[in-house]
Amino acid sequence: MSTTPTPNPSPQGGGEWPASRPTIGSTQPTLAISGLTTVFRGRGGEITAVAGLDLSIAAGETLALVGESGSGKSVTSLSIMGLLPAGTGRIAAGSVRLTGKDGVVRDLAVLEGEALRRIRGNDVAMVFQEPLTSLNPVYTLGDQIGEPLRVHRGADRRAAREAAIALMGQVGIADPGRRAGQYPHELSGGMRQRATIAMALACDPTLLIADEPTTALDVTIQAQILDLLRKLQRERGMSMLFVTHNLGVVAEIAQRVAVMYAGRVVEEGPVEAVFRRPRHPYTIGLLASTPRLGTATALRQSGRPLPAIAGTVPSLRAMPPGCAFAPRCRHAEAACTLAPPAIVDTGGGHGSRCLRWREIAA
Ligand SMILES: Nc1ncnc2c1ncn2[C@@H]1O[C@H](COP(=O)(O)OP(=O)(O)OP(=O)(O)O)[C@@H](O)[C@H]1O
Repeated sequence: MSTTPTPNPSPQGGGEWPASRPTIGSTQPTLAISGLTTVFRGRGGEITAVAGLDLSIAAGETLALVGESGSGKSVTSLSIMGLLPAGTGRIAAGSVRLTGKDGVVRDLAVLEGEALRRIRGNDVAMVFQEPLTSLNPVYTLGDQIGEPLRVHRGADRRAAREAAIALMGQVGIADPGRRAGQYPHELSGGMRQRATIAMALACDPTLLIADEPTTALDVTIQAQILDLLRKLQRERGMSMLFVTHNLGVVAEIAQRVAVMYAGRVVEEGPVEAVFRRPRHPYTIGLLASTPRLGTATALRQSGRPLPAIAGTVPSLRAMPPGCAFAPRCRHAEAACTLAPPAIVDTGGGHGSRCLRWREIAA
């Protein structure tokens, strides 16, 4: 089944965003985020870490969320999962609509407590940068990987352990029967990340969120984990939100990419279109010193972060009144400093939050 977005009916662009993105075989996105606004309470009052975010991921599609450190990628993931730090972080507005395995659409932004726990680890699961975030040092891998099956499906201990061993085999852990009796510290970093992937997939989620899942690993292991995630995503037809700061990884894993800057998506579209014809000066800056798509593997293997752009990301406490990127943008003009621009359809399922996208494209 192909889920690649079909070209937008108005290839010249200029229309409202989100542009309609018909997909083949499915009319309902797995994830539809609308107007998500996440705030944190601090000593100086509230800061808005994610500001009115709209994103959607079709069934079987991988969307990469990319941006500099502090742009709001992880806060977006944690907002979807309902894992914001209690007491300080909260979703102030918007909806996070997830289509579950049962076909029912639920707004995770308003679910709490037991209702949210029934979805988390079952319909949506997450793999973190550091595997030890999700692995408990005092339980065996077999027990932990089988745990979601006991919680969500009522599997007994024996059945959960057998399923865990099968899952460990599927994620490429050799000798899974023996490994299932081992503890996290007995495995290498790469094997531990495979174990967390097995645990995340135990209940066959419709959406997997992978937040920098290869960043903490060394180069050859990174490539293996990326290959594994791509393979599992295709085999299972699940949707994936892949958070990364590495453009080379985007080219390898995702069909679409959303570029975040200061809590907002500034550009979104099919990976190839965004990389070949970027429509936002921030994306152009990110791509400027990045090897061409064909050498994406070289970039990933170099482990290089996003290339530097002159200037700094604005503080969330002192956001400029207009476009957040305007102070760093050589294309900025007076209009850019008045109000935050809306994201507009630039054609072909591609959107940009830049008033001057037509001139930049030309
Ligand atoms: N617990 C928290 N309390 C207060 N502010 C927070 C908290 N967590 C994140 N933030 C703020 O939210 C903003 C977005 O952070 P986030 O971690 O989502 O960025 P990121 O794009 O994932 O960066 P990185 O690539 O470094 O992980 C940052 O300014 C950060 O300081």
